[in-house]
Amino acid sequence: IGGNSVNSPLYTSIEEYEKVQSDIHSIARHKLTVQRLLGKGAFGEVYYGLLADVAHSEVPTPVAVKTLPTLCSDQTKLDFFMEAVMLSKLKHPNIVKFIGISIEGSSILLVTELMDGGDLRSYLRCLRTKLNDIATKELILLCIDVATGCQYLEEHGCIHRDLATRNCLLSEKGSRTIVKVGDFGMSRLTGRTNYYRKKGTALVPVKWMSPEAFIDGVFTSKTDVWSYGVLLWEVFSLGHVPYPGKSNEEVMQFVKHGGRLPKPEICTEKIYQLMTNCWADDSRLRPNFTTIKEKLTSIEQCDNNSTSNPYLSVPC
Ligand SMILES: C[C@@H](Oc1cc(-c2cccc(S(C)(=O)=O)c2)cnc1N)c1cc(F)ccc1N1NC=CN1
Repeated sequence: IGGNSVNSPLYTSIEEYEKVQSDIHSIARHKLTVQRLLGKGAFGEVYYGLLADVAHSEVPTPVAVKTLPTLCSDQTKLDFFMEAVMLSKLKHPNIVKFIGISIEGSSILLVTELMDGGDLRSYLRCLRTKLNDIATKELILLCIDVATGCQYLEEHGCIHRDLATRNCLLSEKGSRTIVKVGDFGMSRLTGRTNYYRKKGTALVPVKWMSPEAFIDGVFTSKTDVWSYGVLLWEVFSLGHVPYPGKSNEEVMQFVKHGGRLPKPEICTEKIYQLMTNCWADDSRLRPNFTTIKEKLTSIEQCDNNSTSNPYLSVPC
C-alpha cells in the first residue's frame, strides 16, 4: 500500500504536509474518548469512540477512530495524512463523513462518523443466515448507493483503488439502510493526467483489480469500475470471496486469459450482464459510474413493475 503517484501533488515531507494540515479540522484530544476496538484496518487499529460537544450538543457523538501505530515509517504516516486530506475534501451522502484529525505527540488519530451498521461484507454474510430472503431489489439499492458515491469520486478525480464490500459501511438509521464508501486507505487524487502509476508490489487486492492495474500498475476511474463489478458479484453472492480456491497468481493468469467470475445463483441475467461490462479487457469499453447507476436504477424499477404493477410502461 502506498507508492508514489506520478502526477499528484504529493507532500514530500511531513513538515511540508503539516503546513497544509492546518486546513484540516483538528480535534482537541480531551474531547475524544476512545472506547472499544472495532477491528484492524490496513494501517492500525480502529476504535469506537465518543466525541464531546459536536455542534454544541450536550450528548457526545459516536465516532470511528482510526489510529496509526506509534512505531511506523514516515511513508505510512504520509499515506495516513493523504487519506485524511482526501477524506476532508469529499463531502457526499454516500461517502463516510470526515470529522477531523487529532495529533498529540507521536499519536495521530483520524476521526470519522460512525456507521452503526458496520461493514457491507459482514452485513451480507449475516443475511445468508437470516431466513428472510432479502429481495433482489434491496440488494440493488445497496449497490446504487455505492455507485452514487463512486460517481462523485469519479467526478472529483479521486481514484479509490480498493473498492470492495469490506470497504463500504452501512447505517440503519430509521427505515432506510444507506451504504457509504468508508475506507480510503489506498485512494489517490489524480494529477494532470487521470491515472495513477503504482510502484513496488505492496499488498494489493488482486481479486478486485483490472488487468491494466495488476499488470502495469495503472489506475484510473475505469479500474475502479472493474472493482465495482467485483463488488456487485460480492453483493449478489452475499459476501463470498471472489474466485474461491484460486490464489492471487492463479487469478491473474485466469483473468489475463479472459476468465471471469461466474453468475452468482441469485443474480439476474441483466445484473450479471452489467458486471461483465465492468470487466471488459479494454477499459474504454467499461461503463462509467453514471451509466452503472442508470442501468441499476432501471433494472430495479423493472423488478418493481414486474412484481407490483405489470401495466406500468417502463421498457424492460
Ligand atoms: C475505518 C472503519 O470505520 C468505521 C467502522 C465502523 C464499524 C465497523 C465494524 C463494526 C462496527 S459496529 C456496528 O460494531 O459499531 C462499526 C463504523 N464506522 C466507521 N467509520 C472502517 C471503514 C470501512 F469502510 C470498513 C471497515 C472499517 N473497519 N475498520 C476496522 C473495523 N471496521
